[in-house]
Amino acid sequence: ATPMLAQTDASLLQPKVQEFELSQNEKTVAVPSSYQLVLTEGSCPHAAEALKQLLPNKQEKTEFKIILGKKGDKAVKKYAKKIPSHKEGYYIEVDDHCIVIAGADARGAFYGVQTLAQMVRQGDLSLCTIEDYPDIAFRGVVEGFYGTPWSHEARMRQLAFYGRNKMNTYIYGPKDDPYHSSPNWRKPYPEKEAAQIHALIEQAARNEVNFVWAIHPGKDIKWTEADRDALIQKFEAMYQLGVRSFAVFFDDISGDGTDPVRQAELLNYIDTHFIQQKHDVTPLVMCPTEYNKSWSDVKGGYLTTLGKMLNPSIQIMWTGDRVIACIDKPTLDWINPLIQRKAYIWWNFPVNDYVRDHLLLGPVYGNAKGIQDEMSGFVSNPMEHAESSKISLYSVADYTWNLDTYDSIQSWKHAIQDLLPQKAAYLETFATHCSDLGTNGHGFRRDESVPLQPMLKVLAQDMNASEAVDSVLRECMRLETACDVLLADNENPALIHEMRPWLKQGKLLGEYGQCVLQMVKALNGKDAAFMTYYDRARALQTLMYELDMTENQNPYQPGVKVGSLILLPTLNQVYTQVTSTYNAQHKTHLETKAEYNPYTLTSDVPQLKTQVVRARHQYVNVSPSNEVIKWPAGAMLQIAVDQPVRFEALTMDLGTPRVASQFTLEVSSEGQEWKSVSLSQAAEKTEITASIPTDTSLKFIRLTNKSGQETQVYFKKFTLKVQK
Ligand SMILES: CCCCCN1[C@H](CO)[C@@H](O)[C@@H](O)[C@@H]1CC(=O)NC
Repeated sequence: ATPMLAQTDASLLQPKVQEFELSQNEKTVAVPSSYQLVLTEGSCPHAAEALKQLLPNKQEKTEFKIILGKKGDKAVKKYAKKIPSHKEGYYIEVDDHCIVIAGADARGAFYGVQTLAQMVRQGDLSLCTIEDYPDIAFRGVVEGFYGTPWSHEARMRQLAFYGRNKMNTYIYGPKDDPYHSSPNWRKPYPEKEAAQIHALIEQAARNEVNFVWAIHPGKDIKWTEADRDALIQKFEAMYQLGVRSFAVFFDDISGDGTDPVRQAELLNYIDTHFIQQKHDVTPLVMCPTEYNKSWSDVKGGYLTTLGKMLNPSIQIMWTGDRVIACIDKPTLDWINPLIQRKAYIWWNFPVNDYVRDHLLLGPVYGNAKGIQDEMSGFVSNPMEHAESSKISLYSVADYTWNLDTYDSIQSWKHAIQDLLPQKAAYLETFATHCSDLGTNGHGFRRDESVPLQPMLKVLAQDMNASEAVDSVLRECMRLETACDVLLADNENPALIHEMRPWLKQGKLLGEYGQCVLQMVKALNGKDAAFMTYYDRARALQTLMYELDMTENQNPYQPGVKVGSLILLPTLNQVYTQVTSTYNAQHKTHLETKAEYNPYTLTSDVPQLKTQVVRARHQYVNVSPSNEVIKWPAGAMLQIAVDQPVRFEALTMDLGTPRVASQFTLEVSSEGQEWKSVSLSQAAEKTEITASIPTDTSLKFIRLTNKSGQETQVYFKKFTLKVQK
């Protein structure tokens, strides 16, 4: 095992080749208060600027020297052989009167300064040498989510964060920016937006980040010279703004835009007549329509057509075996031969635009080691919550720099330490219980409350196990405390602003857990004590439900979920058990149901079977999906309700005109006799409505594809209105 740096937690640095020649007595040197800077003028401007920000006191006549440069500079000639040959690599040498930072190129020198900055943040510098370089060529973030695009300020902070963490790629592609996608991809940005993009490009350069501007023309592109030239003109306009990296996305579209031959011809034209014409532009990146294995039809030839036709330098993005999936060797062994190049991974995590009631703050895990040579890039699609995404992004930076030494828990702790240094312990407690996605159409889940899982399991089996009761009680106190401290924190206001609804929910959950466990401890004690905890537990259930019904009410997955994988379900189970036990002992009829959702969805449409149905006041909603739904012939979607209700109306939107006739809507009061209800859909409209007779109360309603064949529709809205 490589000797670790005495002062510096080497795993924090993720260096590749750790040749720390620690001197026998593990000597260290104090961070120089002033130093003489030796560099070749103008050679590595961003590295020099970063060094100046890190150690401002440059003076001529001082004994300590810092030598900064890149391969070929006279300043680092003496160290040329030690500099890694990999692009963006660097060599660092620290001895007691000199620090050398020598990059394979200017960006490598900049990264060397970032590593020095991490060492400085750790305190005294250990005498050492480091040779280091990135595993993957393009590393970073694709702002590609549905939802509110990041603000200008958030992006400026992101780019500085990428610089510090050696991420060299930021792909600008917010789905809901009308100038990135339809209808205005052909139009130049208005003055204000153009100025902001220019500012971002300058910030990216300072942080050695490629600002990749992506265009998403596929929804309405025509395969004409006019549209081809319109796209080139838009790229030219962006080039004038300073963009030197470009991407074309063809994801999440249907219709003519999906033709691979046309896509390839257009991309090769752009490559030949634009990208190759400029000598300072990185290789073109494209996102295919078939961007994951589960959506691919290999025999249909889409991927192989791109693989065969696309100029070799064009990068092809890939999300893995599914839309949301971790990346492993089988994934890459499948796709790379088809596209005849190394996939450029678009990793759909921590994006949460399909589970917007969940904040994804847990560790980044599940991607394989040893596959660095099978990928040309790896960019993360984050949450619309920019600051909260930094926990995952910090770890994506660790992983993509050095796959084989990556440790997901270690990295997650460092990420939290980096994001909120003063309150890291509290943020860690909160994030521990705020990581799973809940059930979702993609079936992607994350672990949650891991350190507490053993005790939660014991408690679920025996609510009187005193050790489990006490340790879960302590954790609930820690959760409540952490949420209070974070809610009042002003170290990173933007982060707290994003997390506020979830912090409030986490506080309620912590308090609820304490009440439930106090009910267990009070079971054989004074009834008054038990009843007080019972009353408060019930009150907290209501407060949690109301917070879930009132905050973060987006049209997709409204609400605020915390601890939804096992902490809350276990506490609810204990609540039910302890209340039932109390009822049996005291012949009382206290309410034993903890979380009450009277509605149940069942469906034999594969992509709908895990959709969530929830009541919000007078409406019952099935969460929509962004995907194209393949609805088999005869398949149905059914909503059932515990107690009979009078439904007044159904409003649906399957994103498709003239489709109502393919479906029947039926209602039943007990599930045997079914009455059909007529569906109406105006011409050329996608919305479908039905008015439901309220003469009888109902317990079932179902929608069936009766067309006799599979139909492809969207699933944008399914809302039942209940009579007051
Ligand atoms: C319509 C299919 C779902 C969208 C798939 N993913 C993300 C997850 O929701 C979403 O952010 C969207 O931008 C992205 C599309 C995508 O994965 N492209 C390679």
